[in-house]
Amino acid sequence: MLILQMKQFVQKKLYKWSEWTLESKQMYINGKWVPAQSGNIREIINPYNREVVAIVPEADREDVRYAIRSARKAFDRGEWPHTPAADRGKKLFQVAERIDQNNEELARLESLDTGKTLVESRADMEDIANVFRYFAGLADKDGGEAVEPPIPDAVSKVVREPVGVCGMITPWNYPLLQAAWKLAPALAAGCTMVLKPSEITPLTSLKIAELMDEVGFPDGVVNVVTGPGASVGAELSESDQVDLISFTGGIETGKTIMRAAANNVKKIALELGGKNPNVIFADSDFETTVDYALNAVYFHAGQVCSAGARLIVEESLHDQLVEELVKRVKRIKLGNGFDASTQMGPLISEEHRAKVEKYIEIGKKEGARLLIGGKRPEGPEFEKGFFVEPTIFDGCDASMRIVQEETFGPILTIETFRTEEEAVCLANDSIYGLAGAIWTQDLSRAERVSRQLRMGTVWINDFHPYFPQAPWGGYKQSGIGRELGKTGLEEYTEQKHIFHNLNPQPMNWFK
Ligand SMILES: NC(=O)c1ccc[n+]([C@@H]2O[C@H](COP(=O)([O-])OP(=O)(O)OC[C@H]3O[C@@H](n4cnc5c(N)ncnc54)[C@H](O)[C@@H]3O)[C@@H](O)[C@H]2O)c1
Ligand SMILES: C[N+](C)(C)CC=O
Repeated sequence: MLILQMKQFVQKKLYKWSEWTLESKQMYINGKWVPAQSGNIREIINPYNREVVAIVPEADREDVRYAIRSARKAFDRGEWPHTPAADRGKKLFQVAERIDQNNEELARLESLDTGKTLVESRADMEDIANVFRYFAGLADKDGGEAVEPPIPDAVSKVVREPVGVCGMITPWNYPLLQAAWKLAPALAAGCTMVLKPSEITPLTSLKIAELMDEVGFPDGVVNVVTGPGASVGAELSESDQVDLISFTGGIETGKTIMRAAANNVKKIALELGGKNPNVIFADSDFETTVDYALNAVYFHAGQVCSAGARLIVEESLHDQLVEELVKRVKRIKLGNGFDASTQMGPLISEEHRAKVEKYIEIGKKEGARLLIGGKRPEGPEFEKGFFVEPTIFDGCDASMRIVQEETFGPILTIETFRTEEEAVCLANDSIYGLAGAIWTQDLSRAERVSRQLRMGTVWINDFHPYFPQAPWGGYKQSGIGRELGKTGLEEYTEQKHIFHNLNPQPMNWFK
């Protein structure tokens, strides 16, 4: 990505997309819109056609330190942590309203930034508003808990308090949604924060800062700093002024952040990758299963942490299922996310496409049978975008890298099983444990297998649903902690036990 020097960084109109005019934004620190102190900027491009859609500040460690100091001051000396929880909830309801009112603009920004279809982005914005509403409602529901002390004349209670200054680092595939999963509970809990969106998709994070600014949070409570992981993200993870780091992204970055966080024993929440099994028994409803198997893996061009990239099918159903999948994959329409007929957009970047293509080569070398796809689509419409065709590899086994590693692209691998036990073994044979699905009409088998799968979410006869009321997160190397649900709020709190002696008397221990 091109980084330009521009000492006098000013807001300027840059780009028109279907009569949609974008203005480039500065970043949001201590309640003000500011450029990077260095004056550095970055061009943000549309992965469909490589056009520059915005210019944003390219922050460095100095800018983050300023943001952290602002968040620290707002936490240590500001009113937000002590604002009644019900009032914090009201503010979050107002943010949800603003998101609803700006749904279309936010969705368009997200699609411009990521290449995902507008339909997907609109759905994301609805989800995001609901996340704010959920945590708004939850903000004042935990008034603490009375504990029965084993000591006479005393009362004992356990209360929750905000954890402090939170560093939030988010990925490019669901830029605003992943930010919302952190911002909403952290605000509900009374924390202050510095959000660092992915450097290649910062637009909706900047837009939500604008909406929050309109709603009016005290200066320094919410800060959004745009810049690269190696400096801005690293500073957040290393800083001894940050109490918690909440990260969503790749496993290797997660390990780096974990090591950096050890510096001051900060709390960490990690939402990492997945290589998610989609287990299909022969008694499943064929039509629904095929339909969902495609959506599971090719939604957002496979750039989903919970993508159903490992199809594990009962041997007796294999041929029929594979034939139907190939037939339908041929019909998937690739293109511009802004076209209503587009079903799959481009990958996020040249670099990421190269990674996905490398995996296709690895799959071929490993001896997997390439049934369809495996290359770039042809035609003038696809010349500039980072497209790869939806791809299916059959004849796969657990020893292959394309089965074990997260390709984060439109690649489906197919393995077969004969027994329920074998299906469970294959599904669990992964360093990851984020999510997975089982398809069967045998209800007792569905219940049994769902309990044997070592992953944070198991879908039975479905794929992909997630919503604010249920926790989200991974077993094994898919992460630490949970977002959403009640646990998603608790992550941003510390528990405190307060013991009150109602009848203090001399103890005379050292008399
Ligand atoms: N579990 C989940 O809920 C979930 C959700 C979405 C995405 N993901 C995962 O995210 C990954 C894709 O996203 P990505 O490519 O943006 O991931 P990534 O790890 O490359 O980057 C994620 C974020 O970390 C920052 N970063 C990079 N290096 C850093 C460093 N040294 N210190 C601090 N921050 C640093 C990046 O700038 C970015 O903001 C996939 O593995 C996907 O599975 C997981
Ligand atoms: C968590 N989720 C499914 C919204 C996005 C994963 O990439």
